[in-house]
Amino acid sequence: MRRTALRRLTTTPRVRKVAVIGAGTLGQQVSFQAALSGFDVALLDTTEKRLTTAKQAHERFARLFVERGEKVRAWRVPAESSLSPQAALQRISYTTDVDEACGDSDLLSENVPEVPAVKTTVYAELHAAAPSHCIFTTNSSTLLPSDFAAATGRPERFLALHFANPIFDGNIGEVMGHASTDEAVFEQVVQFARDIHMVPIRIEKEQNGYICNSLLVPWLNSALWLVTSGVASPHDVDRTWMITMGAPKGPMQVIDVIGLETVRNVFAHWGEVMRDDAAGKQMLANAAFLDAKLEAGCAGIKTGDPSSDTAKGMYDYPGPAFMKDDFLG
Ligand SMILES: NC(=O)c1ccc[n+]([C@@H]2O[C@H](COP(=O)([O-])OP(=O)(O)OC[C@H]3O[C@@H](n4cnc5c(N)ncnc54)[C@H](O)[C@@H]3O)[C@@H](O)[C@H]2O)c1
Repeated sequence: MRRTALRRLTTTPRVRKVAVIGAGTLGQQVSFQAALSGFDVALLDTTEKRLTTAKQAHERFARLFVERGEKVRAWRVPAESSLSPQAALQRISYTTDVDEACGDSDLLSENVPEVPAVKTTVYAELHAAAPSHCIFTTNSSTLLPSDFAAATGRPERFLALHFANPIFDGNIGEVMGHASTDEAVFEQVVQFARDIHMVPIRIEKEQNGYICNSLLVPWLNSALWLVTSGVASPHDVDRTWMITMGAPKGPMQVIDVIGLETVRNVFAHWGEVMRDDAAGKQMLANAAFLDAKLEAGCAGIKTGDPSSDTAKGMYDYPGPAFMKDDFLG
């Protein structure tokens, strides 16, 4: 077994070109971080508008790097590796063409919505376009690689590399395979995580939500349920958590950072799966609440910057209540 894995490792090309599939909240960050770390990156989405938004996000990340790079975990690296945000911007290409994005890629990071049917369809397209050696990774928050292994057409080269948001500060890379993932491919993705300045976290057996979201999702579900069931206001839920735990953020702020649509997708899917359990019922109620918020134009802070964003979410931006001096009393 070990010998097979090593033999395969020697026939696996080094990762040079990375394709990032989906240019939303996470795809924007993963593509920038990979380019900053020296990889050539192609970013794929379905419309030019989405790609333009992603390009603007990349330019903002490059400015942030200059303004506060020293304080950001994934950017605070030894001087000799001198990361250049301007060089990173040059290394990213933007496309709506799946062949152009994947044709010469060695590794791809899938960042499309947390909806199983969407991911399944995307994998078939990607498999047709990508070379056979290309490693497929998913950044799914809560779904299992084994659920999509067949759809990728290359189960042994498919696994999860999951990031936290924002990946620059919360720089972990949770690496999780499924029963047929090649051991050498797993190790190659652990190394890739290191190469893009993430701290690799090995998930030893398949788990919906890895470590990070196994903790985060029930917390968000309980917190939002207090709001949707009328127990307390979003501000008071956050204040209670922040004051009692000494935490920098409350759960409603975290929902705005993740984006309401992604949180809604997680609750809608797992609410259906767990509909007979108390937690599942809460998830379905929370998903319906978030649907109404989304319909009212509250998507959360897509820029990741609460001081400059003009969005609405669980809070109104700019100048959200939690940034005011009297928020914690
Ligand atoms: N938001 C977070 O905090 C977070 C954190 C970690 C992981 N994730 C996971 O990352 C994935 C993406 O989440 P997100 O929050 O970035 O979502 P998002 O809605 O912000 O972005 C998804 C993007 O995928 C694009 N897309 C849809 N179909 C596509 C296709 N066929 N080809 C190319 N692009 C396509 C959409 O146009 C959109 O731009 C999900 O699986 C989510 O669970 C999210």
